[in-house]
Amino acid sequence: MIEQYLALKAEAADSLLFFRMGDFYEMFFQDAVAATAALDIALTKRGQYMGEDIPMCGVPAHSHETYLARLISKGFRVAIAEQVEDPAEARKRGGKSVVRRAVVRVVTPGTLTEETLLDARSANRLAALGEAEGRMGLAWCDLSSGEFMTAPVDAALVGAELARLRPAELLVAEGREPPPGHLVAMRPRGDFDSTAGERGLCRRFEVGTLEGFGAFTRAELAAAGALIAFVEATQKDAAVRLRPPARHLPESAMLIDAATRASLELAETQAGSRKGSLLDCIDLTVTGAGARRLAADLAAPLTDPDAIAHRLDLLGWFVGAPTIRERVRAALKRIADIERALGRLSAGRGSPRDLGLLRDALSGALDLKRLLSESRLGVPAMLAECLGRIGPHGALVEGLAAALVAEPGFSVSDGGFIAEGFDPALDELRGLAQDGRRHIAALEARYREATGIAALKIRHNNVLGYHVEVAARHADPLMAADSGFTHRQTLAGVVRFNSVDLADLAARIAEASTKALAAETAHFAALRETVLEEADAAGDTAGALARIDVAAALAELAARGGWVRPAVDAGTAFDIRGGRHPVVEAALGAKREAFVSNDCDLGPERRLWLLTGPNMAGKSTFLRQNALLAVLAQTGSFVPAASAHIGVVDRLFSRVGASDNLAEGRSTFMVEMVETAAILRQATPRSLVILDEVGRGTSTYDGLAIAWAVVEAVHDSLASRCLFATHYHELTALAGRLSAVHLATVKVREWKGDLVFLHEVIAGAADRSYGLAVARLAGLPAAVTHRASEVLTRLEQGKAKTGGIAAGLGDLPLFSAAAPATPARDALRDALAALRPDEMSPRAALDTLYDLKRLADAGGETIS
Ligand SMILES: Nc1ncnc2c1ncn2[C@@H]1O[C@H](COP(=O)(O)OP(=O)(O)OP(=O)(O)O)[C@@H](O)[C@H]1O
Repeated sequence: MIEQYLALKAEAADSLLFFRMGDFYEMFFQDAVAATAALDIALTKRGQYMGEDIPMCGVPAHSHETYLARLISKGFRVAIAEQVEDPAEARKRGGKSVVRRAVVRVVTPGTLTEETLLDARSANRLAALGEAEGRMGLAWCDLSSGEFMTAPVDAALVGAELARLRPAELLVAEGREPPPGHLVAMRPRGDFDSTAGERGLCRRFEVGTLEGFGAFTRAELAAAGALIAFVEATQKDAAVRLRPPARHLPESAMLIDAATRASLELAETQAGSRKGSLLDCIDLTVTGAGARRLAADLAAPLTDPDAIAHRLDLLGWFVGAPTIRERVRAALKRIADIERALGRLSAGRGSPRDLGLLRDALSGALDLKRLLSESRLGVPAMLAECLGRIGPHGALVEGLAAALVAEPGFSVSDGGFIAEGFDPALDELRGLAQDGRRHIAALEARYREATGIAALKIRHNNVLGYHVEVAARHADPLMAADSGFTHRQTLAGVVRFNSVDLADLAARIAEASTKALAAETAHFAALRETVLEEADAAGDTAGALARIDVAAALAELAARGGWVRPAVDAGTAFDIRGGRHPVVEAALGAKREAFVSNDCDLGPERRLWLLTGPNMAGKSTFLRQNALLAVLAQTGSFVPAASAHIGVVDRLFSRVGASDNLAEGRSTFMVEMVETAAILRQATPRSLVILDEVGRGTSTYDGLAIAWAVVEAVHDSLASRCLFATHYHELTALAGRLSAVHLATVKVREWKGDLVFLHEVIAGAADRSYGLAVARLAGLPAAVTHRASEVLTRLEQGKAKTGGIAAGLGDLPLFSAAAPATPARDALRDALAALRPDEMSPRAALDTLYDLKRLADAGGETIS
């Protein structure tokens, strides 16, 4: 057996091997050691291998999913080796034959489909990064829902795309540097071959060409091919369902890189929890599929104003129809997760309960369609389109309704899920089994009478099957050779017997039950087939329901919070009146009225705001709130503001000064500079840039100098809309030099020596920094704050004499990053440019080659 184990383990070298032995999955050797540590279970031994004890541990098969979940969440992959023949078959081959086993599936974080292993409200994506023709491509899928997408991606933006997708597992070709921050599986380079990938896709989707699905780049095909190869390698024979691949075009979504997502806490907080994120704050969806749709929408705000308007129209319709909204949400709440049920069924892990879920969910979808179609309010285009995607599932629903009992169970092998009247033959078998049980009751009565033992019982257990049981004190007469009973077992207080009649009856019952179960199993397989034939249409229905759920939920949110519809167009306006920070406002709870709303106008002549003000005044809140409003508006949501007019933001950047952000590995200042560099390279005049105290992670002079230069670069070269919060008051001098800089500050008032934060953003610069007042507020000992004010007075006296640290910056020439440097000319380049290859003889060409080589060796003689 150990040979068989080692052979299977070799097949699944990068996974823990769950080796099925009877009612347990056993692990051996290093796997056992690793699993006991991860699961906190006992490590034992079993036999020896090459003179050494074999470490072993095991988990019960019936509860193995719990253990699987823990191992997967710790980043393990688990290969499941099942017994693939009956032990009786093995015995037929000879006394010592080992039952055949095979790895039937490799469970990895990116390929889960089990309800118990997944979060209903989050997608579980497997992604692959491909490269071909010097370009990169991504492919990703979610086996639990059948989603399958690809996207071309710029090498510099791979991190941003992956931050959007948040894959549970990322496939990368061996030899390539894996992108940081993801759970990576290194896969053979051959898997990433684009031609093989194309062939694999054509085979899987049974088409001659992929043209009908989209114009994929070679790099996308390479990634998609690796993805399919991995799915097939881990799922073995299970025909998991994937939809044909669709392309995502990165320019159709607002580009938001990983650092910006983290800083804005879009899907999770910086501490890593969903609670407290924007997504958590706005998610009022009532279905798992709706929650996943909203998460995907928020991760990829749109850039096409028309597409955004469509979503807003749908949302607006629900805002204006509160009664329908309530009914729709109540109806959706009762509709189960169609995609995930389909995912389980197609992966071969579905149950009768999944068929029941689909029956109810699809019929619920049809009811909802009727409800909405009957609405007398004209429906917006997107709702009409959604309704068009629902159904028709009438026949399937009827078929399932006729076949299944009201609440089918979790397991095919328990039977009892096919409704009475659906299959007369099955009813007859069940009748026989039922009859048998009636006969047993009659037999029991007869035996009681014949033996005179009133307490005689016929019982059933898994070891003996049906048997007669009497108390020990009544057993003697039944022990007699001619009693008609055969002794089976004596326990402390009871004795058990068999009889010919009982054995006969039991055999009849068993046969009928086995046949009935076989019939039910066959029905399950047939029903599953029928459902899967309609999987794509059911998937469309699920997609439409998710979209309706998202719109109704966002409408509910807008109605509860008094949010308004933003005007989104192709211009570069950014005019928010009375904007609020959705998460900070929500966190105030009952005191939400206390949140101070603020305006923000980044029109062309004031597109860069320099925001000063004391700590704790609300600068960061103001900055982030405006970024979040742009994200929400382009997601197609209403926004917490009195009004909002936003020209589509193509790329959004948000950076927080070093000391607010703890990163590992690199110094915080280094991280800040790397991220600032990325903004300066990537932002465009359509971008929105949020910079919060950039430059504060280093010495005052360096920090001010960097902040100064960054403001100039954003203003002159990038011309992006920008909010820049800073403690360097010296920067406000830039307002006089840069035409589109607008100064703003957050109002505070000192009252009886205490600082009162008013959180109101007004035009102008802070008169001073109030650092000491905040320190006092924070409870710094009086001796320290007193001493600090002495030092401050001295510093300020020195500043008065020298003109402060920014003295002399007034006459610094303007920033010139935009002016292209005159390229240096060099003799080698000139000589090459003068060549006319078509007019040269081979001899002349060779001579010229020598001349050029001489010129190069002489150093190229740069002429500037
Ligand atoms: N507009 C507002 N209305 C009500 N409360 C607010 C508002 N803005 C901010 N606050 C409150 O003030 C606190 C401090 O805000 P914030 O972190 O934005 O200040 P800051 O000026 O960026 O401070 P620092 O410079 O120390 O980072 C927030 O936690 C929030 O509770």
